[in-house]
Amino acid sequence: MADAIAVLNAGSSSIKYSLFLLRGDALELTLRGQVEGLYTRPRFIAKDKDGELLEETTWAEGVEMGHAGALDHLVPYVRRHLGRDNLAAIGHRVVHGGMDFDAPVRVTPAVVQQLRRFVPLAPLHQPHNLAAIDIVLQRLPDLPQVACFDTSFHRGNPEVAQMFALPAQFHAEGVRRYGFHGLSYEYLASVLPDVDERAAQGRTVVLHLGNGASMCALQGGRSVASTMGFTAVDGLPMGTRCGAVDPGVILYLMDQRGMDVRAIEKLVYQQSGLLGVSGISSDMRALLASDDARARTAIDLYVYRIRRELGSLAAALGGLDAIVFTAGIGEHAAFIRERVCADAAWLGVELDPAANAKGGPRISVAGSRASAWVVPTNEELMIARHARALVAGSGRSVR
Ligand SMILES: Nc1ncnc2c1ncn2[C@@H]1O[C@H](COP(=O)(O)OP(=O)(O)O)[C@@H](O)[C@H]1O
Ligand SMILES: CC(=O)OP(=O)(O)O
Ligand SMILES: [Mg+2]
Repeated sequence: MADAIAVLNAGSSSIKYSLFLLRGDALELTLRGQVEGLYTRPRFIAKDKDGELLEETTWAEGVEMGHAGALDHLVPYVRRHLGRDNLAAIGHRVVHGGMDFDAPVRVTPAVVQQLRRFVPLAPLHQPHNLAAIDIVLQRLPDLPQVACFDTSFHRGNPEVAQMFALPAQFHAEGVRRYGFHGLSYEYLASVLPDVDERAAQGRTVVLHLGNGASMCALQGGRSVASTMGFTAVDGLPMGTRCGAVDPGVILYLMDQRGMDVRAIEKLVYQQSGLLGVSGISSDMRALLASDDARARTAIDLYVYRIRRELGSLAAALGGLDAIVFTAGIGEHAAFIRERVCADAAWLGVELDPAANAKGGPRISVAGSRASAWVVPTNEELMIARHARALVAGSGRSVR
């Protein structure tokens, strides 16, 4: 019988989960998987520590399982797998930590109450993150839970990178650029020294291209700027989110089209991005497989916005040594990587097409002035590391 840490990572289109056994100082992966396509085509998978498929269940296209349905499926499975091992803690990804949470924290009812204030700032994530925490608080109140935030990794950004040019009082009360996907970037920064010394030490842009998408400028492994802002709707176009739009568009929609807050929220979070532009799907796989001109337009816009943001982040860094692709699209869509790298030729990126087709890790040619890489992210491992440190560091036994 061993102690185990379970991790839940509720993204906008998926719930990813992992189970780790505590072996002395080491975290030993024993189960990993996800329920993906929660609002398009749900699919549950479970893999063992070697990546061998243990179970796969798929549902029909158009089934909207949602986050609650996914948890209903997932929890009994993880519980069965746990067997006689002892669940010592649960680590959760919580997307928004606001100004107060610049590091992971042990969950208490008071913490949950504080985090609930950020639900309007992350409507696709925060309610689901907190729902899972709430269920555990009710059913297993003594089980240590740790909340790890997407925003924490960026809290050390230079002041100007965190500011909007609004009257100063708004900045003081927390209306500022936070940035997200921080657990993913923190994980990548932790493994880059094993991938490439120059990428780890130098000026590196990581492209986290999933259903949510953002990019982060790392200087020596520390975040100095990113594309998301006050909320996770800013920056790049995403599966269903619009990314950066002129605030004047919102004013126009309210004033001239009579749209209220809820209608605009739905528009910018759920009806825009790849789905809105293509009118076909939020799922990059579906768009890449389509020969519809609207799918092509959506992909063109996606790649164009990445090109623009890459220039902006390279400017923030004062140059570029490496780019790193990660998350669902970044790890698996060779065609998107090829287009992004072609657009980045002016920054010194020279793609190696064969390496790109193979999926890396290095996808640039040997002499490329700026190198390019594919490195799978692992937000769940990052969360487990934090959970272990916090629970063990609390002076209490994890049992
Ligand atoms: N083989 C693939 N080719 C292209 N895109 C893929 C592939 N596998 C997954 N994706 C895309 O990755 C995205 C989901 O990424 P993921 O990081 O899992 O999302 P999230 O964590 O935001 O829910 C979807 O747009 C999906 O189409
Ligand atoms: C912050 C965010 O957009 O997360 P995800 O990509 O998991 O939806
Ligand atoms: Mg994600």
